[in-house]
Order: sequence, then structure tokens, then C-alpha cells
Amino acid sequence: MKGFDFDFLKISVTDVVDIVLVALLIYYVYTLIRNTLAVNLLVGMFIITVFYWVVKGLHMELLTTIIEKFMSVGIIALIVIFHPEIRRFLLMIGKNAFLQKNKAWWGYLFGRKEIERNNLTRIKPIIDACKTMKKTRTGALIVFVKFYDEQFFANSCEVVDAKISKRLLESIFQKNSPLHDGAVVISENKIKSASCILPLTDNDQLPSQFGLRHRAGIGVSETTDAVAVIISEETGEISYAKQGRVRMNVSFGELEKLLNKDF
Ligand SMILES: Nc1ncnc2c1ncn2[C@@H]1O[C@H](COP(=O)(O)OP(=O)(O)OP(=O)(O)O)[C@@H](O)[C@H]1O
Repeated sequence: MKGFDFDFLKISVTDVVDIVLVALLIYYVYTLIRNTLAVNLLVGMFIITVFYWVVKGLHMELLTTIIEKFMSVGIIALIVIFHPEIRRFLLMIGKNAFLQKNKAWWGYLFGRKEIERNNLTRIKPIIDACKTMKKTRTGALIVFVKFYDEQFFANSCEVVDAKISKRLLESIFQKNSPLHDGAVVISENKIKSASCILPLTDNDQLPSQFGLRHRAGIGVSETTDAVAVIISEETGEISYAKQGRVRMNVSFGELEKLLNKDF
């Protein structure tokens, strides 16, 4: 295919498409591993690679051979280490997440008003349930997941798979309910599961009043793409966790905006 030709540099249209695709790939890999341990592993691998180039350049035969041997089994190690990220990446592609995630596309294709109206109908029962639970000081942890990874949640949850409703959310978190302990997971417009045990964050910079419920909400937002709404049983205060960071004392107006954006 013909393209630009600067004597020393020939760029065809295919090259441009190639570069754009690689840039997109890097971007999506970055969004998948951002705020996860995988970032540290990636940095570690980068340092080893640079070190390898240096020792090879200096003709340090012994070190070069050791690192080469280490790297030759590296691909298997990579698959094992990045297994959760690879799973999520494939799930993301499988569920056509690129389009779903980019609401601008849906807005462009189907009209922004329609999207906002649909979002509000989805979110309203959740906000209403939060209002009641705040008033009654009912502790709750609601997690919103874009790509529901059955394997991740299956082992630690009770499957619900029901339509989102205010009364269902309230009854799950009621003190006497057998499902009240743990988190509710909402995904694909459904209450997918309840009573989920989530990974706790080991962030030691969190406010001292944050107990296990808050730590679980922040933990799941660190390790997955989930966002979490946490209602404190002690204070009724609502917190919002995303990418390992937490916003405290969120108003209902803010909550609506945040969920509209992230859910
Ligand atoms: N790993 C976990 N995953 C999900 N939920 C959990 C987990 N560990 C504890 N919880 C929930 O947190 C509740 C205990 O909350 P705790 O009092 O420690 O939290 P807190 O952050 O101080 O919140 P609160 O302000 O409501 O007291 C448990 O009853 C359970 O429902």
C-alpha cells in the first residue's frame, strides 16, 4: 500500500494502522494492570531487560548466559504471573467491552438523552436503597463490576442473579438476613450475587475508623475494575471506592453522578 516516503523513512497506511493498534493495545493493557501488583512485576521485568542489554553490551558472558536462561522460561512465568490480567483481557474482548465502556460511542449512536434516562432508571433503585440504609444505619457493601468474572466471585458468593430492586437490596443487608454479611455484586444490570467475601486492602494509610467492610470495598477496587459503595453501620456515612482510592461522606447527588459515570 502507498503512503508517505521521506527517502530515509517509508510509512505506509498499513504502518499507521499497525502503530495505532499497538498504541490501543498498550493503552488497554495499561488500564487492566493499573493499580495492581502486575505494574510492579512489569517494572521488575523492564529493569531485568535493561540490565540484560547492558551486560550483553559489555560482553559479560556469564551474566548474559544466566539472564538468557532465566528469560527463556520467562514466557511461561509470564503466563502464570499475569493469569488474572490475561483472563480479564480476554473476557473484556469477549464481552465487547470496548464499546460498552466507551459510553460516548453509545451516546453518539443512540442519543445521549436516551442513555442518561436508561442509566437513571438503573441507578435509582440503588440510590433509594442507599437512602433507606443510611437512615436506618444498615451496614452495606455494594460492588459494581463491569465484567463479571464468574470464577473470581463464584467461590465466595451466593448466586442471586435477580433484577435490581430497592426492596431486594434492603432485605439482603437487613441484620437478620442470612445474606447480610459480605458484599452484593451488581453487574450486567443485575444483582449477580450476595454475601461475597472480597479481598481486603493492606493499605496502611486509611482512616482508623475503617474496618473490614471498608477494607473489602477498597480491596476489590484495587484488584479489579470494580467500584464499591460502602455504607457505614456505625455512622450511616457513604463512601465510594475506585481504583484503590476512597471518597468519604459522599452525598446522594454525588453518588448518582459517580454511578452514572462508572456503572
Ligand atoms: N472480606 C470481606 N468481604 C466482604 N465483606 C466483609 C469482609 N470482611 C468483613 N465484611 C463485612 O464487614 C462487616 C464488618 O464490618 P466492620 O465493622 O469491620 O467494618 P467497618 O469498615 O468498620 O464498617 P462500619 O462502619 O459499618 O462498622 C462484616 O459483618 C461483613 O459484612
